[in-house]
Amino acid sequence: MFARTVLAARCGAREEQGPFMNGDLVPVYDGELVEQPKLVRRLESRWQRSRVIPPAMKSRQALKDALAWLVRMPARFLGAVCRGAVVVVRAWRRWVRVHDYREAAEQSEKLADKFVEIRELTLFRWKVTGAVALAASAALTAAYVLYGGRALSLAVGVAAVALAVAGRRKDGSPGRKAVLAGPRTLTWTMDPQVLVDAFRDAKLIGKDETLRLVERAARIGDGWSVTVDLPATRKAADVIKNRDALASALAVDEVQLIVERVRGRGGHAGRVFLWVADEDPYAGPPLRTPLLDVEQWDAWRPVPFGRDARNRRIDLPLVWTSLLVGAIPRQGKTFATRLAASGVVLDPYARLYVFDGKGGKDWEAAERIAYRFVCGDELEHVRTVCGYLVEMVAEVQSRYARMSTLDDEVCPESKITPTISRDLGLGMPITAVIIDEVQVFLENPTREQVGGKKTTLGAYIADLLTYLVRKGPAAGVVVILATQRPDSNTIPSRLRAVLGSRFALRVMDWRDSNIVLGEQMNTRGYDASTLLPSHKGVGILRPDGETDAGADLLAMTVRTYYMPNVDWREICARGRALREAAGTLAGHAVGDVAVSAVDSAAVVKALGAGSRVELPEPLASVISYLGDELDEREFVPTAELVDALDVEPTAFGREMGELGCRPLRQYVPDGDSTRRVRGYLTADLRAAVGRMEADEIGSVGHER
Ligand SMILES: Nc1ncnc2c1ncn2[C@@H]1O[C@H](COP(=O)(O)OP(=O)(O)OP(=O)(O)O)[C@@H](O)[C@H]1O
Repeated sequence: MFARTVLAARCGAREEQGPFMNGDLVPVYDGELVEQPKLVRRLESRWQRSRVIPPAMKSRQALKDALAWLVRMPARFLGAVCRGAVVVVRAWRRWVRVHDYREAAEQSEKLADKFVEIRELTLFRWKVTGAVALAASAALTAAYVLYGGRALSLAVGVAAVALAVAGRRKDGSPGRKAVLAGPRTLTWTMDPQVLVDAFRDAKLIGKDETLRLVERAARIGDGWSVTVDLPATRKAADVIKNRDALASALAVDEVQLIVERVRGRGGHAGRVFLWVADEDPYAGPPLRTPLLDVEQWDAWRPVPFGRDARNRRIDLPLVWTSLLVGAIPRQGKTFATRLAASGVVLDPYARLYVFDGKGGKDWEAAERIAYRFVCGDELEHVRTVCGYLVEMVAEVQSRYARMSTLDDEVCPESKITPTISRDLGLGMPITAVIIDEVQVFLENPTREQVGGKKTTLGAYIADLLTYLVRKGPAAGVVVILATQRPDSNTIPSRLRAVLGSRFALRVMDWRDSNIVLGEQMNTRGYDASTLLPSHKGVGILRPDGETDAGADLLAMTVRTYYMPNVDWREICARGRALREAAGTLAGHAVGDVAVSAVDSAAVVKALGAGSRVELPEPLASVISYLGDELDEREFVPTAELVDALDVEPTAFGREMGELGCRPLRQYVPDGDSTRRVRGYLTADLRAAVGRMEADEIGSVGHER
């Protein structure tokens, strides 16, 4: 059946070798018989011998490739034409919408001014487009009439080739940019240009500005970090403020992006440290408090409070300061407050006043170690708390009086020292006044007569607490307040202004966040209302002093350690055992609940000194003019004060400056727009009053 048969190996390369060429029978591996027609063999041999054909084309693979290229050619051509069409349409769209001009106007914030010009240019370009389209159609019709269908085919062919050239696959061709695959989250670690683009997209630097890489992207903990210098005059504080925009530009959740200003040596106002966590740094199993592993603690040491996003331990200093914890319910407020308290619980020389306005089980375990303990929200509880606070104010006065009699070696500066606080003979232990759900006590409306003046029980408690927060720290008294209603009516500004450390877990809105963290903190990038509900125990800490994350850090997001009831009970039991061993268990813990006799007139006098302080002019007039608005408004223009008080502007400004009130410029509403005017922040005015009150109370305390 076969004229001639060849046993050919399946492998083409072997067929080309000697014995196969002369038509001998050669065994192959699977013994398949294949006929090789004469004509093919002859063509093949001519092809191989030809001198015209380049050697590269003589291999079978090259032939196959060429054939494949020819087969794919129409599809590739069509693809290139389509891409070319997209490129051309895009370019035309940019042109007709005057895109470049519009962008330049937006960049220089003159879009509104240039709007008419842009609109006219757009219209003109639409007209040009219409005219060109009409001319082209007319030309094509004329060509068709004169030369028939071939002219049209030629025109279509030329257009297709032109489009295919525009849309050919080549790096850098218009309309397409080489993009790295995968999330942008990581591309910036490989290509700093991506980071620069992200800063530009987030409007943190201008279109023509760039970043200077101080340190290349490096792996730190479970994330990537980079340090960059912003262009001159750009501020790191603005990057912190607009962290959300940068997170969006980098395509990461904002909880994953940590932005810090690099300060001190090697840092400056335009140097930014960025750290992008691989995943949500606040997810994962709760963290156990390290205090469970210690037998005893020194209340003077900052207490382990939690970890920041980079897993750095954050310790909270308590002595010399006070703490306000605020959050909506069920976010971990009580847990955080108990963490702060546990440092004091584990110090046998420290004393605890625990007042729980919620009346639940949360603080039950503290009853067995507390010197004073109240749990409940009835009137009797509020009265008892008030009584104990009066006792505490008297105690602070007495401590100042006693410290002034101590010799300089023991008490060098009328301030408590670790030695004084542990000397049982002196009786001045570190005392933590812890009040959970403090609003229960502060909002009590029961009418009271205090020092001949009509007031409410709540307002009296606020006065007592303000005194303790202001005067207590130097005498070893630490006030820790927790509230689920951090609004200005609940915690009066005079009390808030003096609370040193703040911790805000999730709150309802930025106003509540500012009430806990301090005025304008949201504009600096710290807003506790943006925390996630699932992040229980995560809050923004504004410490009153140094932390491991840095002395200059204004605030930081911290995930507090998790200390459930069982651990809290264990810590309290340990605290009791320590006190029993040291002989310091006293007060409520041993059944002594009687309030010590105090000179209430002296207490009232000390408190009254603050509210009756005579303010110097012109501050006194400003305060009296503002009245309640002092707490309600944020800013008051100088012109308004000058008008209302009928004073000479230059002298007014100078005298206010001497009292520590410096004016600044702020935008105020003016009809439908805003206007930038000089004026005073009411926070500065309140602070000035606070300073004067503190000086006055201080002098009363010392007189005693
Ligand atoms: N650090 C933490 N880690 C994980 N979960 C926590 C943490 N802190 C608190 N939680 C969870 O949050 C829940 C609420 O905590 P907590 O009782 O402290 O809230 P709260 O704000 O005091 O609520 P309320 O205002 O109702 O008293 C706890 O039961 C606990 O499961």
